[in-house]
Amino acid sequence: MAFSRSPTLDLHTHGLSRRAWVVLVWLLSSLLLLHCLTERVSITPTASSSYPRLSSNNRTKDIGGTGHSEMGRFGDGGTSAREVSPRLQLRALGEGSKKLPHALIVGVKKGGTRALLEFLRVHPDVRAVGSEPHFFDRNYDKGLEWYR
Ligand SMILES: Nc1ncnc2c1ncn2[C@@H]1O[C@H](COP(=O)(O)OS(=O)(=O)O)[C@@H](OP(=O)(O)O)[C@H]1O
Repeated sequence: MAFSRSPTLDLHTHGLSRRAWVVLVWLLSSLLLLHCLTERVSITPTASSSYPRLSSNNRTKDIGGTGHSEMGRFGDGGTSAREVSPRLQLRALGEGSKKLPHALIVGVKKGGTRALLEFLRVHPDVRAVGSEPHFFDRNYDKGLEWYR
């Protein structure tokens, strides 16, 4: 007995496989989108991050009259400290969790330390200070509590 495929069945099978491809592509796209979204959420900084953002009290250091240094704080990633108000930063930290800097940039005047600081500031994990508090040359007697 000869076996011949009916054209109607062929069309039906073709339609089904086409639909299956569409569903598969849609499913994969959704998974990819979900993956991208969860990646994005996982790199968003949280209030419980182990490193603090800068408070308004933490500023660039200037040592003595002959040289100076810039202070950088290596933090929790994400949004730059410049984009978040000091009040919100403190709230995220919880008052009293201010820490000393993790790094200082030391250099003579006109040595290009500001440029180095600005380059480092671009990195999302770096919290960098703004203006200079002159802790070591003018405010040293105020102590570390003031410096934090
Ligand atoms: N990569 C590079 N090459 C050459 N020169 C550079 C570089 N980066 C910064 N600069 C120059 O350094 C000067 C600023 O240095 P500082 O940031 O240490 O200045 S300051 O002491 O805080 O005022 C400042 O010089 P002046 O413009 O003469 O003030 C900058 O132009």
